Amino acid sequence: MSKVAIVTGAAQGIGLAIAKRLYADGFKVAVLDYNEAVAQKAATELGEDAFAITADVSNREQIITAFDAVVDQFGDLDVVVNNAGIAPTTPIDTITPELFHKVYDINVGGVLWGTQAATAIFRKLGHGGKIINATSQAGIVGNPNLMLYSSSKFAVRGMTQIAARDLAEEEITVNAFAPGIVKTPMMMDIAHQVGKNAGKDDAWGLNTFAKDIAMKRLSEPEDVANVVAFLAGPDSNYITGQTIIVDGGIQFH
Ligand SMILES: NC(=O)C1=CN([C@@H]2O[C@H](COP(=O)(O)OP(=O)(O)OC[C@H]3O[C@@H](n4cnc5c(N)ncnc54)[C@H](O)[C@@H]3O)[C@@H](O)[C@H]2O)C=CC1
Ligand SMILES: CC(=O)C(C)=O
Repeated sequence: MSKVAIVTGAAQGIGLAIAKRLYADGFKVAVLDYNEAVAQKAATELGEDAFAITADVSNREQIITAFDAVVDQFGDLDVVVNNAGIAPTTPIDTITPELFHKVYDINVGGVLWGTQAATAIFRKLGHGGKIINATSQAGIVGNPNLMLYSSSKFAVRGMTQIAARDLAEEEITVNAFAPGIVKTPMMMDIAHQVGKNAGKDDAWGLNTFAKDIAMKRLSEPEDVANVVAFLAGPDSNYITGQTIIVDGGIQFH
């Protein structure tokens, strides 16, 4: 029988690449996003064993309802990829309480509620499962201009370790992936903002991050999806609490 995966933030970028890869690997896939129209388009492109579900990962009730709807639709749940996130550029003196709460509610709250909802369902279904969280190379070493984002991704790494310890005896593994500089709308927006803040262009902004990549190329979303496919599949069954860095050689830990 096909396994079932939920991928959050799957309407575009890395999440879409993950959804496509898991679908190709034989999963039934729920494309969860708060952008309803784009999520719907993505699910339709995937095929008949995919469906779009609209929810904001920072809203606990919406996530519980959405995950339950996936089980109603597909009859099971095996893998949850907590991928959705936002990355505003935040020089320290520009940070407001509103922005602080927004970034932490989505990037940290989204992982927390996704972990909680997944765990409750795995228990109800009477089996284990895999929870896979999106952190970043910016969650390994602090990145300039990204106070809120980078620190929130440190938190995701911590939460991954804690949940792994707390859930191991229930055969639930919890791991994370840490991409580098990936060609997605998020990264292009950061490049634009960083360039603009310095009075330079987008290419300059991108290069402030890309110059440190040992492999000398930007990441495709599929580079990340390959690693998530490993974490979602049986070959990673004896791994938990780990963050796999997939950044072409930026951080060495
Ligand atoms: N692009 C990059 O270079 C890197 C990205 N990452 C992480 O990978 C993940 C995906 O990033 P990208 O694909 O680049 O971003 P993106 O901005 O291109 O796509 C993010 C998707 O998440 C959705 N989303 C955002 N907030 C949401 C919410 N509250 N509820 C539901 N859906 C929401 C958006 O609608 C969008 O479809 C993020 O967690 C990001 O922090 C990590 C390292 C590098
Ligand atoms: C967006 C991101 O995660 C970076 C720059 O590492």
